[in-house]
Amino acid sequence: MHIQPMNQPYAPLSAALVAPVVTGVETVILDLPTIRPHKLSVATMNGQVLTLVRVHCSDGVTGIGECTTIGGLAYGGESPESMKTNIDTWFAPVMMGQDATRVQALMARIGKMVKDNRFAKSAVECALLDAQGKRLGLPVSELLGGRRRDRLPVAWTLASGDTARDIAEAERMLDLRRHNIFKLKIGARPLRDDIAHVAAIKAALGDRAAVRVDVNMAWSEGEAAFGMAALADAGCDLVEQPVASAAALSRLVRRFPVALMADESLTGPESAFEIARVQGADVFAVKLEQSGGAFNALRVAAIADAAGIGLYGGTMLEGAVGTVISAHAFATFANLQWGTELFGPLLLTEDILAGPLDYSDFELTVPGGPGLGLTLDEDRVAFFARDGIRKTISLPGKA
Ligand SMILES: O=C(O)C[C@H]1C=CC(=O)O1
Ligand SMILES: [Mn+2]
Repeated sequence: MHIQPMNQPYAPLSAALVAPVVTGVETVILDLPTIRPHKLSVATMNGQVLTLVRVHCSDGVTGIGECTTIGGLAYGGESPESMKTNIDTWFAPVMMGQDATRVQALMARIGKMVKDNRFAKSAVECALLDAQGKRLGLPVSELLGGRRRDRLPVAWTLASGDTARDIAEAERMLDLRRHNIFKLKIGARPLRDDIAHVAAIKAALGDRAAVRVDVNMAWSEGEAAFGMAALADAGCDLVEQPVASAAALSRLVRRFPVALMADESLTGPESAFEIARVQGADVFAVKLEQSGGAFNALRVAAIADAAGIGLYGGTMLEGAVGTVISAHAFATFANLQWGTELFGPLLLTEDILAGPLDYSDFELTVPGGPGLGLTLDEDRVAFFARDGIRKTISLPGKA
């Protein structure tokens, strides 16, 4: 039995045995312009809003995370402002004082108190993983089971709304050797106009590039049947979420010589299991935010692998932080047959990192440093913060 001497405080446990705890959770909203209007069937984006999360820990380590939406509330149930409010008001109290090294346990604790809010959860989990990686000196990909690849193919989305401009943009990307896979956003215009648009772009690019489309659920099932046949004829190799319902997807799959990918229907392991159960898609667009975080994204990937469904690394048009946690997760996937679309930071006119990401030879390099392997440029974060110093001074943009 341990007897404490009289009049002496209890001896503290050795520092190594005391787990660091969460001491603070900070959020900030950043407003960043896009290089051009980005036109989807659900919204036209002229800028992107990043909700940045910092988790401070008692060992002096701070982790960063990020969540974004597309077109405010146009894509789903969370907005940048709701994510900030919910993290500040409901996540932070649940996290304070908790062991920061037990990321999955802490996320389970949050899950008991916070239903839904997958995007916000993914940002908080990212910050915890970044902190834990920094603490252990390991890249996040190693915490997620181990990296299988250092470089990821990256598609680019052509979404200016204008065929000639999209062709010119694709040619420039090919010349730069930045992208040779192009995803076209369609569904806003009459179906035949969209098909003509895709066919013209594929004809211009030929075998130099893969051309895919994302309809963002805009078509009826009948339109999708007509559209998929015509897109296959035009040389398109992948059709993403042409219709809203998973049941309709499962009726369309394998009827046409073009692969069908689920995106909006995929909201984490449960929906992944359901789609896999009915073999309702050829490919899953795995997104960390849609999945509710990196661990859930790995579960979605495991379900796809078990069901023989192909994998694609999707994006919610995140900035650098959200893009890089996704890159760490996708780097661990056993299969990534369709590459990724982790181009989000390239759609923004501004960087918020101290050093740029490496996009070269049609691929993105997954950073190799501890945690996410990123350092924020705090001056730029302060500048672009919604209530930040941008209102009073001007800062040169990136070249
Ligand atoms: O896939 C989506 O629906 C959203 C996103 C991904 C790329 C892009 O341009 O928009
Ligand atoms: Mn999509």
